[in-house]
Amino acid sequence: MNKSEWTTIGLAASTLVVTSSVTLILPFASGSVIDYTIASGENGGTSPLVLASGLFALSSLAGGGVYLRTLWLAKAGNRIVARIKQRLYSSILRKDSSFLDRQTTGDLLSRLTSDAQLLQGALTTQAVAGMRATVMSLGAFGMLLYTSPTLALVSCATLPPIFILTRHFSKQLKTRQERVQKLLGEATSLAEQALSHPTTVKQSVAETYETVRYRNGVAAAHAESVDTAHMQAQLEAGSHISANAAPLRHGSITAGDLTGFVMYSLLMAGNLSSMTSIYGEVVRASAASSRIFELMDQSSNVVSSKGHNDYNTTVSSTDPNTNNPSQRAASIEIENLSFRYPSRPDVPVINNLNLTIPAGGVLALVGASGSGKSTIGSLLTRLYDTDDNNNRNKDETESAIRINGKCIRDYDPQDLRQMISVVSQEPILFRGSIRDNIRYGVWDNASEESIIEAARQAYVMEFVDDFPDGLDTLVGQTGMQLSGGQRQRIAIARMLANNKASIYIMDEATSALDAQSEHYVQSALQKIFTEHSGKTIISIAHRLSTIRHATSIAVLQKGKVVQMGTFEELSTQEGAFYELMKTQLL
Ligand SMILES: Nc1ncnc2c1ncn2[C@@H]1O[C@H](COP(=O)(O)OP(=O)(O)OP(=O)(O)O)[C@@H](O)[C@H]1O
Repeated sequence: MNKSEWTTIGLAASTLVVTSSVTLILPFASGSVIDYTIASGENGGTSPLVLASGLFALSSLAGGGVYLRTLWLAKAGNRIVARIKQRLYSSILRKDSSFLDRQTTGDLLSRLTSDAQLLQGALTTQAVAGMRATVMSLGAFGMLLYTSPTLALVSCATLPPIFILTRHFSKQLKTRQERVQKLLGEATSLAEQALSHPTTVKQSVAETYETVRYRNGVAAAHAESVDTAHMQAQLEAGSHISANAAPLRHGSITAGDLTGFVMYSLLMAGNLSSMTSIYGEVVRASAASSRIFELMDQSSNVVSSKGHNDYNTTVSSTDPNTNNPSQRAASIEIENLSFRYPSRPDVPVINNLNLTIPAGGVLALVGASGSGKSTIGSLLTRLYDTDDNNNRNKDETESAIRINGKCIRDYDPQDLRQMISVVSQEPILFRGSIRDNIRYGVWDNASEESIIEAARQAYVMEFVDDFPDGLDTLVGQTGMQLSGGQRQRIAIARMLANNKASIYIMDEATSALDAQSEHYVQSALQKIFTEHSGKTIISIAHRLSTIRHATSIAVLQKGKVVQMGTFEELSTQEGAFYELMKTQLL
């Protein structure tokens, strides 16, 4: 990931030649000044005036070097981290739903922000400091050898304790830092949850409860962080004491050399001790990077039979079924389908289900809450593959979902999802204009006319015309707040704008819409049912008015189709549909 930055990093490293040389000359120059003074300028040393002028010129050069090194390393480090963040974000978005079900948004966000931040610190500030400290320690040691080889070798005795200390602490430091990051993720998760639903928090008068929960989460993370800092402080203090023991030794050398020697010893000690501190930071960053790369390296389970997974697929495909899907109405066959969510492997959600929808058919899927209606939509779009479930019973027969006679596993996941347009139960609007939300996912092939036409058919224009900015009105968290019915109509328009789709799945809102919205949503749905003959429609229906317009109705009970027929047939027979009508639909 940092290959393209090697030149910049190399250039930054090269500046150390200048900056470190200047710093390393200082003690030598001081020694010369002392010898010059003791000898009253007769036998040795260099005139302080000459030295001062020379050093000033060199310091200016070194200043330039410091400037360039800091700048170049910061640029390279920031670019690397930006790349890591972008890759991580992309890989999170492409993860399987079964994987994402097990993650908290806060933890994922924390990896994307605070973990990445730690890594950024290591790759920028710490990288500069580390390079400098290494060169300076080596340089100072070289100068020590030059000044007094015997004393220099005695000074080396300080190194083993530093290495032992570092080894002792680094592993524990990494484990603890991983814990800190995990706890921070949990705290972020709590905050994310409450901040995403401020209205519910307020109406439940849960501000104090949420504050205390968050405070406890943060306190736990901070307590662990202080423990980590304590450990790092012990490491730094230990190495500082060891390193500074060097100047205590002395031998028979001139006063000037002794001063130089002591200064080089201090220089080496200071740099060795700062290397330990940098090392501590790098260990903390390495804990953060483990969390980042662990997430990035996890591969996706939803793999198409073409052999590449979700992450690598491109939108284009040579498959005639997927290249021009809208030209064909799609038939759907579901055979012996059984499914349990990977997060709840003991609970069968779909139970040996069979269902056939002819191309262009309109099927209303009805059933009690939790009977598995929405799950069918998730399986059709391959958010989950049935094999995700390791606890499948041996006696369960091979299941298949086929679209146009072809198993959905043989479609590329992205091609498949483009063939199926979904309106979910709780439509989500993203930050942006209403227009952006209608063409979400079909940016390349949605013309202005098709957007307006979709908005018109979904009765979006009825309320948008009252907004001063029309379709350009901003919505989402900070934009115009829309009603449930208005959001639903935008979601329906989004579905209609996708001209590649040959299947529509509409998960009807269970929550009550106001009378006007209800009227418009129903009118839009009716129009879709009757006018969109090119599409196969699955309507997960909760309202009688929607069900009436379907060509057939499937009644689901505990993940099984228990009744199937037209509205006329089912409403006159005793059975599950009749019961459902009595208890829920009417
Ligand atoms: N991501 C998930 N992980 C684990 N279990 C889930 C998941 N989504 C749904 N379930 C469970 O699967 C069962 C069927 O849920 P599903 O959403 O398909 O029902 P539904 O018929 O659409 O209900 P409703 O009419 O209330 O929307 C429920 O018991 C639900 O708790």
